[in-house]
Amino acid sequence: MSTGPEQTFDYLVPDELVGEILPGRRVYVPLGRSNRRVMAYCVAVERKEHGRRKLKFVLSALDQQTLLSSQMLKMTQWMAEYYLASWGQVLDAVIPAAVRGNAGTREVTLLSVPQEVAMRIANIKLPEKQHQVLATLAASSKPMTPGDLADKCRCTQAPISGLRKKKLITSEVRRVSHAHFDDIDIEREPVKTLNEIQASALKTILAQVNAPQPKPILLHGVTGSGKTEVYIQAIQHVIDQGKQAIVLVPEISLTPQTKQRFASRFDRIAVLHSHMSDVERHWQWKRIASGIVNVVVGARSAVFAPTPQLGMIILDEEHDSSFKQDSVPRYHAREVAAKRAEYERIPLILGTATPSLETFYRAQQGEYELISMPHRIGNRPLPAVRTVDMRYDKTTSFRGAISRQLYHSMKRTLEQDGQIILLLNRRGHSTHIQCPACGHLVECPHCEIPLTHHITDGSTVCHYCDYRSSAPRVCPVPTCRYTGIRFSGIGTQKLEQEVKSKFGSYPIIRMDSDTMKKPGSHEAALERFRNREVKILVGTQMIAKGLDFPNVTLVGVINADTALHFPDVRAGERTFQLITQVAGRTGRGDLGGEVLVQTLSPDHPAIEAATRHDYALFAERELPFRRDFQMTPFAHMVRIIARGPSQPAVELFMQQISEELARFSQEQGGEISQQGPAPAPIEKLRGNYRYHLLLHSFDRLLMRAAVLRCREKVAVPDEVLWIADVDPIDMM
Ligand SMILES: Nc1ncnc2c1ncn2[C@@H]1O[C@H](COP(=O)(O)OP(=O)(O)OP(=O)(O)O)[C@@H](O)[C@H]1O
Ligand SMILES: [Zn+2]
Repeated sequence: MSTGPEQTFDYLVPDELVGEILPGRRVYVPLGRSNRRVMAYCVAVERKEHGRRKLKFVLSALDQQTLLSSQMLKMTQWMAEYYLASWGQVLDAVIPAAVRGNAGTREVTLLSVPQEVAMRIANIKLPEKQHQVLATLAASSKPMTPGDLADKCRCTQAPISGLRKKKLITSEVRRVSHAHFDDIDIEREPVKTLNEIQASALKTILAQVNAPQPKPILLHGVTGSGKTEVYIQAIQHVIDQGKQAIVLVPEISLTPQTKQRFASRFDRIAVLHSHMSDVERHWQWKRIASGIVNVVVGARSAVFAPTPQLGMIILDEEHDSSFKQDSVPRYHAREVAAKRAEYERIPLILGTATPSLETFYRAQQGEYELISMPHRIGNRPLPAVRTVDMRYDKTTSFRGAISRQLYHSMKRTLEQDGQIILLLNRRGHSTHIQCPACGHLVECPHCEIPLTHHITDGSTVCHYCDYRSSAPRVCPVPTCRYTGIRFSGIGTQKLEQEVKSKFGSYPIIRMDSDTMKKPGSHEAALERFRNREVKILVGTQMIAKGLDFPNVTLVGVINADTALHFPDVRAGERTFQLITQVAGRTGRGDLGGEVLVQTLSPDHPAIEAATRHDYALFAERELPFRRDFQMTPFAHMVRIIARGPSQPAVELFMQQISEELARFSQEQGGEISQQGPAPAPIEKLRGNYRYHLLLHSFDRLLMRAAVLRCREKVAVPDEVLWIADVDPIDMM
């Protein structure tokens, strides 16, 4: 059940519903003493002794089609177990609401004449109009609705009802779709001839396609090494075998460029994105389930696409954090894809230039097959990366976000008609508003997070809850009211202004979630950059991935340290990934490319490794640290977060959770270590105080049992909510 009790229940199937109630379909059942009618998923149908237990009957069937194959059912059961969610919640997440609600369909009554009646029509005595109606329907090649039949016979509903009463016409109720969407129509592109490295990668993949129990594959290829072409040719083999492929990409990469690359090579593809209407989503789901679609391209949830004969799953940019869902069930599409691939006995391909340490470690252990593509297409060199030590820049008169070195490189690039990408992972104008007289920092009243100044509408905005107010002109502290309140810290808006003031004659475009709100704006902006109308692209991490523009000869990272000092195990890993990925956007054509990375920590191992494009160096330094501190990928982690409007209540509750966990761990003689409880880095969000606790253990099942024990034993006060996040990514 999607709500209510978590366990599975047994019900009897009434004779008339045998054959209609099947695993993977929904039913209505009576629940509890009051026999409340609730919706439930049928997960198994079996014959077994029920002894003296009195079982209730299923009330009715809800679906005429099966929503989940047996492997998918198995996978959802695994998800529920692994992510500590109820099976019903998982099923609700796996089957889109649009499908459950039959969006875009309606129920119609379809009339037909039973064979036995049709054979003796001439001998049945009937009023003339009824006779005509019966003959018309019997002659029709397919069932008709009452409306269509009345139209055709130019009569009212009366004779039809008469015939139905006499049981000469049978009726059935069916759902039909009234939606239709056009297939994507894109110009074809020819197949590329693979280079030697690509060909060898393809060979390794195909060996897994044909293996009885294929291993997942890590395709570790530097930026611009031609991974996409390898995916495409691997998919072609799968289609040739009459099977389907799923390609998962980060939400932000679901750009027309990605769509285009697959649509120009394959017929019958379905692109699943978040702007789809319910009607379209349902329609696409049915197309996929019917087997007509060869390739499904989509973000995280496309891992649940109901392909009838899945042959391969590809996860591009496997390190991307958008593959983790941050609401129940808190699954990671990479782990779910691995399970689905295991159950369906198909290969999973994880592609990236910067593998997550989880995936890399599994490849090192031989659990995953490793394919390396260490060179770019056409043997183009990776771009030279230089760091700019911003600590020394203070002594010069140069103020603002762009250092002298970066300024000169930009100038030279523009003079040579190259294009530039500038990355700054903070939107807005000023990221801090502080009073220099009394020190007061202007924060969100609900989140205790510094408000960011946005100049377009003169507002200050909380980037967590979207609280807005107008920017203060004086210090808001009543006893202070100092007029020189200071706006500092640089966001993309301020950077855009600075670029305009320095390079005013060159067209620039800014891409962040403020400027990219309207559907289609992403496409439009990238198109203007692609056709070189725009010379400078400024943006947040949304511009760091996947873009393939040969004329980009300079990439500038304005502040490499934005993510470096977060209290997060993956701070270094994220920084390494971001710099490597954005650096990879240049030097993709014959013109070469260079990268300037501005930082206050040029010696930080993650930044140093990124400037050398040296993943191995990064992993070699990071892994021992993770091992010593019992962190992922060596140990399992669960993050517990509690929140509520009363800070003492939340704090006390977390203390109790922590004690229960410690007691349990001791009782079981197992080892679960705890970090915290402590206030979460975001201490207050939308009016709620937040505390968190990080659990580590080598024993996943023990940790799972510990969390279940807390759910059972620790009383949760009113207004406190708590969750357990398995394999957490977000540590804020
Ligand atoms: N065999 C080939 N012959 C010629 N060009 C190719 C070949 N394979 C790929 N390319 C081209 O090389 C460029 C880089 O390839 P692609 O974008 O697939 O790399 P990638 O590894 O996915 O890069 P990133 O990780 O940076 O997104 C593309 O423009 C692509 O069309
Ligand atoms: Zn807020």
